[in-house]
Amino acid sequence: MKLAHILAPIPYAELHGSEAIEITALSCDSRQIKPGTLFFALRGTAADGHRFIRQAVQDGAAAVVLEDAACAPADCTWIRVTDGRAAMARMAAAFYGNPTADRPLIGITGTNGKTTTTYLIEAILAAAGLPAAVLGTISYRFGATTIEASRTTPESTELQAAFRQLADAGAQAFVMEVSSHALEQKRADGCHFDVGIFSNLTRDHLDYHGTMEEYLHAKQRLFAELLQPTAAKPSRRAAINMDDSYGARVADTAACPVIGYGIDYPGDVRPVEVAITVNGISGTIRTPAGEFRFASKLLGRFNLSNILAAVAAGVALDLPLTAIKAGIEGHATVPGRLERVGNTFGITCLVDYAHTGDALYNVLATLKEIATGRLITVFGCGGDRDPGKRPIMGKIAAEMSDLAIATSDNPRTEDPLAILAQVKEGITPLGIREYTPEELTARPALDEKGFVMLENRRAAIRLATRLARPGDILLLAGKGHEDYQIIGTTKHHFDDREEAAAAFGEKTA
Ligand SMILES: CC(=O)N[C@H]1[C@@H](OP(=O)(O)OP(=O)(O)OC[C@H]2O[C@@H](n3ccc(=O)[nH]c3=O)[C@H](O)[C@@H]2O)O[C@H](CO)[C@@H](O)[C@@H]1O[C@H](C)C(=O)N[C@@H](C)C(=O)N[C@H](CCC(=O)O)C(=O)O
Ligand SMILES: Nc1ncnc2c1ncn2[C@@H]1O[C@H](COP(=O)(O)OP(=O)(O)OP(=O)(O)O)[C@@H](O)[C@H]1O
Repeated sequence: MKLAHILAPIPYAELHGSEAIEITALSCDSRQIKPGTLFFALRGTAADGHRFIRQAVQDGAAAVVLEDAACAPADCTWIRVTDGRAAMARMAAAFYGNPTADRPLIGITGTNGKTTTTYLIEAILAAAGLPAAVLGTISYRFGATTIEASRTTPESTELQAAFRQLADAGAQAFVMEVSSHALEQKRADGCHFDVGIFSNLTRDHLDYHGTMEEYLHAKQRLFAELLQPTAAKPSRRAAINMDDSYGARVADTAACPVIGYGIDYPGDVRPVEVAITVNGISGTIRTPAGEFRFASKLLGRFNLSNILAAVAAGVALDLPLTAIKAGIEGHATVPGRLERVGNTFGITCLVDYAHTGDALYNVLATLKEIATGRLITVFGCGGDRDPGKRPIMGKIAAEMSDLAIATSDNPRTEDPLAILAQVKEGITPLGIREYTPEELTARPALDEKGFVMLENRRAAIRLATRLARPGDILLLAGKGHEDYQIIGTTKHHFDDREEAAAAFGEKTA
């Protein structure tokens, strides 16, 4: 493609050389240059890309985009811009044929619930006859095409290339998670959003953003800057969770009309009556386009919030309520997020990737709200990772469960028993009874609240399924959709879902 074509959408300050040269690839990394590449020299936190211009040109870069003309190469076409990252995002969109300009694009940002909400919206769009690609933490995928996710929201060149590939595979719409890092670094600036969703904001990523205000500010960019009406997309909408304490501040900055949603906030999209039980969520949702009844298999109050977000997005796109309802009711669970493992014993067995104290607390609090029987939790803490969280997770699991079984979760090069000893440090002060696996195997009817230490994860899952009774909830926490256990430096195949299914196969009563 001619450089002139890629340059057309951006206001640049200076061009030296020829616009007629052919560009065959884009990159901001001098280590990835092949002949014909347009190299973007970006200023980073660890390095300044301007230092690598000479190397990029030597390796065959056809042209360079830079901010500092003092670093311009003498023997190569260069373009000076005021903001390299913003320019790169727009030029990447042009290079890949602007895949989001003529297809609906829904972006969701927030600390929690992004992945789940993208899956719900995918189901709604499918029911409306718009097969959609989904881009986020798990993968970038459409039908049989799956691109491994390097990050939740990748660099703009990678993002636009993924859009192109997924559109060519047949995607008629896109649903994507938009991380705060991406918004700050303008990775999504070449995206033509139709709907932007704000789910919530809680303390996270402050190592990068510094303060909550800066973190909020990054999120606000999606609404204040990337949802401004354009000729291609004149009627953009924001869907904002007004239950969240930051919701109103995000709504205030939106450059387009806002649809407010909330469980408690009396907004445009809200439940008028709802039941949240161990079987799922059901009730009636009111929207500006009318009301509908629904029943979802998703569990817990936070998933009602995710459902409302997806409904608000459907309403923002003017989709029929029948499609919105069908999408929510037909939606399969998100891999590894409170994913059910079927069984014939009346036990609610759930696999969830909660592997931090906060996540474990949230999942257990949600499950306690809906539990009618006992709550049995299998959990562990990774080796070669923050040891500080081990006693914290032990305390949370033991305190909030009727029976907590501490086991291994990627011990890596550490001694699994030493990790368990640190987990136990958080449990011992609670004065909760410790059982041995043998004791529980011999007397499965033991009912007193307690905990067990059992290093072998397979044995821990087998013990838990054997002890669980009809009406109990069994949570297998930590791995979620991961299908491995890292012991030493070897990755062994291990999938909690497969293990639980096999264990139920052996259970007799
Ligand atoms: C913290 C962060 O987001 N950093 C991103 C940032 O890095 P940086 O500013 O430190 O870059 P740098 O290392 O200083 O280099 C500056 C420039 O010189 C280039 N360079 C560098 C060395 C060299 O030899 N040649 C060369 O050309 C680099 O490619 C870069 O363009 O710019 C780089 C290039 O665009 C990104 O690759 C890098 O993402 C890193 C890999 C990353 O891990 N980011 C994570 C934290 C992230 O984005 N996470 C979010 C959120 C996930 C969540 O919600 O949990 C995500 O969307 O995944
Ligand atoms: N709306 C919500 N509010 C609070 N917590 C939530 C919400 N939705 C999901 N969660 C919790 O966060 C976990 C992760 O959910 P999900 O993957 O949908 O979020 P995410 O924003 O994509 O996070 P990540 O990028 O870490 O995957 C869930 O297992 C659940 O415990």
